[in-house]
Amino acid sequence: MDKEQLRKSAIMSLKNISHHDKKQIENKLAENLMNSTLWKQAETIGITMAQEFEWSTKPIIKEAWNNGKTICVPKCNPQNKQLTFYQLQDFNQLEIVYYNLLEPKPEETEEIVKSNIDLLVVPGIVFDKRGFRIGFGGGYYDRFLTDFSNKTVSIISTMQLRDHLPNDSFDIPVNHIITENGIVL
Ligand SMILES: Nc1nc2c(c(=O)[nH]1)N(C=O)[C@@H](CNc1ccc(C(=O)N[C@@H](CCC(=O)O)C(=O)O)cc1)CN2
Ligand SMILES: Nc1ncnc2c1ncn2[C@@H]1O[C@H](COP(=O)(O)OP(=O)(O)OP(=O)(O)O)[C@@H](O)[C@H]1O
Repeated sequence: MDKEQLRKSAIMSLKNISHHDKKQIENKLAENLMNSTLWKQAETIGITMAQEFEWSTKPIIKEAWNNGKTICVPKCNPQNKQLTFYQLQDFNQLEIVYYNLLEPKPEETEEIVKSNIDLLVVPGIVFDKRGFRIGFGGGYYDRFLTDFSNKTVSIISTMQLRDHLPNDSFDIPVNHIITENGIVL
């Protein structure tokens, strides 16, 4: 299958998970992330606001705030496909501008530069065991990761994990993968 087919079929499966199963998996994902040394060692964490069939990130963000960590979330620039991260201190600092994505309001938040993000939680639809990923196809994270030198992790269900995905020259794998069953990379 090519990337587009892999993306489509995985999105279908994710949309078909029952509310009950989704909650259960989300609880395990958050628990496994928070028990990891990756999490414990990170002061500043970059993470997206999950939408629809993505795994909820709100409990993770709240827990980070409770632990005194700094959370920053991305804003897309559709012209150049670049991401800029802003510190989120309250869910009221979010707005929907396009793509139906919740993004930070730049006039109410401070920019956090790339080198200050200790741990970047990278979203995606399908992954392989080497950490290669297929996202929504914007190439936003592929571009962002070209000069990102700190740690990256993706939090996914085992149903999103494949042995081997086709990868392009610009694809940059994530360093770590955490599933409901624990750390697999
Ligand atoms: N929750 C969440 N936020 C995220 C991401 C994500 O995967 N999840 N991203 C991960 O990278 C970035 C946004 N990624 C995007 C990737 C592709 C398109 C895109 O191709 N949009 C179509 C229009 C889609 C539509 O309106 O239906 C387009 O531009 O033609 C949009 C956003 C940043 N924020
Ligand atoms: N470093 C880069 N520089 C320029 N263009 C890039 C770069 N990385 C990816 N692209 C372009 O972005 C497009 C989308 O890439 P890809 O299908 O891998 O996105 P994705 O990983 O699914 O999306 P995302 O990173 O937004 O989650 C590709 O057509 C590719 O040409």
